[in-house]
Order: sequence, then structure tokens, then C-alpha cells
Amino acid sequence: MQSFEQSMLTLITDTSTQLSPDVREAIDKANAKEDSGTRAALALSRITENIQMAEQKVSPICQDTGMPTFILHVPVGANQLEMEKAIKNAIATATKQGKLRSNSVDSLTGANTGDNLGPGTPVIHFHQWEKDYIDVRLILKGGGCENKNIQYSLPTELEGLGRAGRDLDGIRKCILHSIYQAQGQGCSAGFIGVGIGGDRTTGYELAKQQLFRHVDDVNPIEDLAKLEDYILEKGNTLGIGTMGFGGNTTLLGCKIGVMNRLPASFFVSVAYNCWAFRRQGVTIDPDTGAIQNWLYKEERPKVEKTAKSQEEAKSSNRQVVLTTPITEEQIRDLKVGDVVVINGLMHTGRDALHKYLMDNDSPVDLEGSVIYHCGPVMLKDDEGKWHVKAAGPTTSIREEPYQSDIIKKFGMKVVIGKGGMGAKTLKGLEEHGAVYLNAIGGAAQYYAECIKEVEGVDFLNFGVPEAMWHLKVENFAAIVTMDSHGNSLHADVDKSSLEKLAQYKETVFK
Ligand SMILES: O=C(O)C[C@H](O)C(=O)O
Ligand code: SF4
Repeated sequence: MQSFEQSMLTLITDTSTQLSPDVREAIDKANAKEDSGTRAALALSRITENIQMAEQKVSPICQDTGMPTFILHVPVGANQLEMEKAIKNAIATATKQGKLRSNSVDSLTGANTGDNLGPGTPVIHFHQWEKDYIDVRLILKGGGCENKNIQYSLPTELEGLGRAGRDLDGIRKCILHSIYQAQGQGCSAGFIGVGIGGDRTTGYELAKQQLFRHVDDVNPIEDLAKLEDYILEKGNTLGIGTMGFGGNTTLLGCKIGVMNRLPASFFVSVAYNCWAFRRQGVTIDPDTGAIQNWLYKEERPKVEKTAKSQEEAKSSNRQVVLTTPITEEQIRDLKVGDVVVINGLMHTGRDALHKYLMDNDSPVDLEGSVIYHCGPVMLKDDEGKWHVKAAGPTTSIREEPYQSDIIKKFGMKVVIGKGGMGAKTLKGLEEHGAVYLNAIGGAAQYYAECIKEVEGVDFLNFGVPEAMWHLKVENFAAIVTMDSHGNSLHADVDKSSLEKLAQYKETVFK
């Protein structure tokens, strides 16, 4: 088993930096289906470009490398303690090499362990089997899409769809609703795994297990095969689209599993995975620990650049170049749909910083500034200089309780994130003359390229993702989705998708 640790490091690195061919093909197909020149087409071409950059640079596709979850099947007698130790070592090494972000945080103190190890992380499940080889599967599912997982307890009432009973049609309604409630916040277009039955814990486990199925496999249970096809088709009529920008593709895959339940409980659990659907698997020789085969690498058509080039997409959006610091006049000129290209300085800030700034001063002047909801992957070189390895946006709605007050207190003019924000922030943007820009979630390599220098960092004690990084950027492009005139694309898409959802109220599966 000498090579096992190295094999695990290879698996982790591959999973974080490359999407498997079946996932790429699903994204390619979505790209081909999207109308040229739309915001969704622009987002999809950025995503495609980002996937290629990550592969070339062997760097994380998305800065949130998620909760590493391993599922192992091992022959009887294989030493599980040794394997667990090797997996943990490989996780720490991958973190040091910038292939994983330090993502393990003490839930009480907020301290980041720095090496992705700690109580509950990584997740490792062992099962024994009669075969003579080891099967290891890994999924890196990020926090933003994890937050959009949802569990229904039937019977229930669902907005738009009415009563969902304890039958296949009630299940159908829950799954459709789960897509609606995620909007663009889990970096749609998404893949969903559904678990029917079990208890609250095993139901979610079953849902997550479905994500290990191949995108184009066929469910052996006929009713579920039909339901999967139905959901994939109807989910894509909701008009949520890539990143919640509206558009033709909202869902890239739907896989449904079933298990028995207690008489009193009827759960439908949904695991929502973003387009950055990072799961991989290998078989391992139990004597040497070397990789024998990859489980999701069968040849498929390569990701090609599509006809919907950036040029085409740009042509239908007004483009405005802004250099920091930014004035209120410049902000008032911006409308939903404009593409803003930023040059100058921006500051990252997410959960810990927003909470801190409510009661404390900022270490830097934020008047006219840009705040970027982002927890990057950073590496320090031997001279002590920081380098950005991945830097896409994080879900902005988590800062909803604070954002408007922070804008008022510090005079920042631009908030960049993803998934949009709510009514309180929209009002704040109008009152204080600020704007919200939506960057493409998961496009961490694309944005890392725009960051030319790390000027400094404050609050490193919050951990790397939560620290306030001061970044010099060039040509950092994002789309206005909430302007200073009371317009929100997110509110519009939410409303229209709810109307579309309501079309599916009537019974389909009797
Ligand atoms: O933590 C992050 O960087 C992002 C997170 O996965 C999110 O989608 O909000
Ligand atoms: S930022 Fe988006 S793409 Fe990255 S893990 Fe979160 S949900 Fe997935």
C-alpha cells in the first residue's frame, strides 16, 4: 500500500482541477442551447473558459473546494486505519499545494485549522465488499450549493404548487420546488441528487450518493426513470438560467434514489450541486496502493469554444469601464444588464468581515471602494509574497443582514458577489448610490487572472477565506444585476420562475 497516499493526492488534485467528461458534455450541450448574446450565454462561455484554464494550470476550478467526502469499498482484511491516515495526509498536502482551499472551520471559535483537517473533516465512509480491489470515490461539494440542499416532509404545502401528498406526484412537486428555491444561488445550472425515504440523515446521504451516478445513466426503476426525465425537461422551463440570469438551462442532471421509510415519516431530500460538479473515482490495487482505473474518464467530445464568443455576448450588453475610487455619479448611470469592467483596487469581505465592520472601523478607507464577496485560495511564496490561486465570488445573500448598513457606514460604491441580494440591500443601493454586480460563480481561474497583485491583507486571523484581501485588478468584468434605481434582475427572475412553476400544479403521476 506504499503508493496509496500518492494515489489519493492524485485523486484530490484531479477532482479539484478537472471536470469529468460526462459533466463537461452536459455543460457543452447547455452552451449550444443558449441564445447568442444573452447574459446566460456570456456566463456559460466564461464557465467553459474557466474549466479549460483550471485544467491547464492544474488549479482549482472553483475557490470553494468544498467538503471532501470519500466513499471507499475495500476487500475484507484491508487496513482501514492506514487508509484513513493516508487520506488525511493527502488532504493536508493538497491544501499546502493550493489544490484545496483551507475549508475546515471550528464552529464555535471560527478558527480555520489551515490544513482541512478537524473534527468531521474530511468525511470518510468505509464499506467492505467481496471484490479484490479498492474503489474510492470523492466528491468536493461547495458550501454555496450545499446551502441550497433542501429536505421536504410529506405531506406539505409548496408555494406555486399547492399540496404535495405522500405519493409519486407529491415527490414530483417537491423536486420541482427544490429547483425553484435554489434560484441562481447554488451557481446554476445545477445537478440534483434526490433521496426518497429514509430518515432525515440517511435521506440526505442517499441524495448525495445519487451524485456519483453518471450524468447519462438510466434509472433501473421505471417510475423513477420517467420522473428523472420529466424533472430534467420541466426544470429547464423555469427560466432561472445560468447564475439565475434567466435562460434556457437551469438543470443539467437529475438522479433519484429510493429507500424504505418509517410509517410516520416521508422525506424527500435534495442535494443541489453547482455546475462545478467535482466528483471522481478510482480503483486501487490493494497490494501496492496504485491507481488501476479512473471511473469517470471515458472519452467524450472535447469542450470546444462555441460560436457564442465573448464578442457576440458583449454586443448586446453596454460595457462601462470604471477605475477605483468610484463616484456616485458613475453609479447612478448604471442600469441592470450593463457589463462593468473594473480597474484598480478591490477588497474581499465575506461573513466574518461584514459582522466585524458592523461594530468596528475598517482598517482601510472604503469611500468609493469595491467590496468583493470572495474567499480566495492563496499561497505564500518563499519570499513571503501572497499569490492568488483561485478567486470566484461567494453567495452574497448571506450578507443581507449587514450589507446596507455597511454601505451607509463606509461609503463603498460597488458590491460584487453572486446569486443576488434581497430587498433591504436593494433599498440601500438606492438610498446610498451603490450598485450590485454579479460575477460568474465558480469562475475562479477566470477572476484570478484579473488580479494582478496582492497589495496587502487584514484579519488573517479570520482564516484565509474570511480575511480582507486588498487586490489590484485589471479588466475585472461583472454584470449589474441590482442597480441604484430599485431594479433587481434577481427579484424579476424569482417572480417569473414562480409563475412558471405554478403551471405544474396539476397531477401528472397518478
Ligand atoms: O465559499 C465560497 O467560496 C463559495 C461558496 O461555495 C458559495 O457558493 O457561496
Ligand atoms: S461558488 Fe458556486 S461553483 Fe463554487 S462551490 Fe460555491 S456553488 Fe459551487
